[in-house]
Amino acid sequence: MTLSGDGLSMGFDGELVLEGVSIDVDAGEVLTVVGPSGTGKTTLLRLLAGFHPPDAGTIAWDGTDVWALSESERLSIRRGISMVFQEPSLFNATVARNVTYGSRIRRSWRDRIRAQLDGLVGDSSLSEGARSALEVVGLTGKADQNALSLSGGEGQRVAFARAMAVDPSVLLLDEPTSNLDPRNTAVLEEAVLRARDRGVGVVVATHDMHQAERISDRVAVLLAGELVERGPAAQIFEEPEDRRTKRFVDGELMYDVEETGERDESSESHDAYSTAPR
Ligand SMILES: Nc1ncnc2c1ncn2[C@@H]1O[C@H](COP(=O)(O)OP(=O)(O)OP(=O)(O)O)[C@@H](O)[C@H]1O
Repeated sequence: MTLSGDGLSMGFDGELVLEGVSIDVDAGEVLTVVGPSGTGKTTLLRLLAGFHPPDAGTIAWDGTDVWALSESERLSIRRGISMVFQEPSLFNATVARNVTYGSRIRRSWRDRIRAQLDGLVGDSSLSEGARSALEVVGLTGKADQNALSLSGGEGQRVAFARAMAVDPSVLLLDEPTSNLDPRNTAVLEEAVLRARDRGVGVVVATHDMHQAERISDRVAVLLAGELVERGPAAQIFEEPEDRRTKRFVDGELMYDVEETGERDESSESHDAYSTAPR
């Protein structure tokens, strides 16, 4: 399985947000898309998820252009892709129901009726996939608790479990740990690595280079809607080819930047950068 975007451009209200971005993720790897806030990471993930077509470029699943397919063919591809948003958007229901939600709506009517009947005779509605997803994020003990009563970090862990419970081939995570404490962050990062080890292709959008360094197999650096460099984690962190990558790795580029013509160490004007913390 390979999910790829080739030459992706996207704009809103006449403003170009992504320009000519090419990216791909394979089964069993973690690709992080790193870049400052507002640089187009969410937009890129939404295109990869197939929510809407790009203005230019193609999204392909194993080489097949998904927007050239019929709606039902595209839907069957989208079933293999799970996305976790920056805000977990949980329902006013138990953790168990939240985690099984995705699998329930993907089931056939016959299976849904059978599950309802199982529920009537007291069988737990937590499927094997949902149970194992909750176990991965360490929340099995909270299955019967209302999801809205959880802490922010636990809520993100439930959202992750819900995305994993449908057994996706690709998992897209948008800033999964922003605003989380170190313990919740560590649980989610471990869960990402376990998903990868189970053969899932994981794309993580993050502005946190330390996180990228901990979990990435490969890294794509997105600055001002342009993919300035991509490569194995060791290259990006130790021997970046692009000067902008080095500055971002070094924590100097915290905001979105507009800059041109790089790979040149001689023009060291810093005026174009914002170096203030977020
Ligand atoms: N539906 C939309 N309509 C109008 N503008 C949009 C839309 N979606 C994104 N944008 C704009 O595109 C730019 C990039 O946004 P995007 O959310 O992709 O960035 P990001 O890198 O994910 O940032 P953050 O990490 O802060 O979420 C922003 O200027 C945003 O306002």
